[in-house]
Amino acid sequence: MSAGTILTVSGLTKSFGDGEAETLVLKGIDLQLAEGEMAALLGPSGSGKSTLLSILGTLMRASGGSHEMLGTDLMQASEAERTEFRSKYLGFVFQFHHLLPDLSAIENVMMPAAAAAGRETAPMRSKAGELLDAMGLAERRDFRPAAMSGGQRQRVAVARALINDPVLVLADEPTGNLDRQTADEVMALIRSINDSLSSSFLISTHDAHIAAQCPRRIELLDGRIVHA
Ligand SMILES: Nc1ncnc2c1ncn2[C@@H]1O[C@H](COP(=O)(O)OP(=O)(O)OP(=O)(O)O)[C@@H](O)[C@H]1O
Repeated sequence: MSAGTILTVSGLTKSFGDGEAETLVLKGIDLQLAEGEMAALLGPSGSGKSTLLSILGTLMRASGGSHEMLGTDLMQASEAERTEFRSKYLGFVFQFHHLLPDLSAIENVMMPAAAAAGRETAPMRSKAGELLDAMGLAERRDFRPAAMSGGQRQRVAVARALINDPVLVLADEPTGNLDRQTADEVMALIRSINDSLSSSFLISTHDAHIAAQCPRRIELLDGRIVHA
């Protein structure tokens, strides 16, 4: 695992609203992430974690500062370039799994790859199967989300985030909807996947116990990084 820098943001700001209603939510974020790194983004409710993840995920544009990843200036990039960048290099896991209810586990995992290629292929299916195996779900490949537990669904969502070999996976409270034991199991699987792949993970949480399972902890307080 090389320690090359994949992401650099500096002086990053984000405000919502105009004029008197303008609120500055991110107040100048300086941050670098390295290849293969697993970091928790920790902070109280309202500190700006989801806003920062949305910006790093190119789902939202920053108001100011610089945002560069893999040599691409994402502040200057067009919407089309940002969309292409997102599907090539980024993976997402959310608090609620967002799996498609009519698709089986393996079809859900394949979905981002099939959508990008315009069709399903045999290598995609076998890779999706391997990811489900790695997430301890070999026996659940053909189950639909409704037939799985919350922890199993979230593990399918992690496998889905990895199908396109993302350089960076952004996970917004991925265990926020799970009980402590199930959350620990999902975190342990993310840890082991992170050890075996070169993908980096940035995982937001307001739970110090979850953050303690990540080798690096980045703390956000009121729109500023207070520890990185
Ligand atoms: N679209 C928006 N318009 C206006 N204000 C917003 C918008 N999105 C977020 N905010 C404000 O930005 C601040 C940070 O919100 P954000 O969701 O990033 O925090 P968070 O740390 O992820 O919180 P939580 O842990 O509760 O999810 C909050 O005060 C929120 O009200």
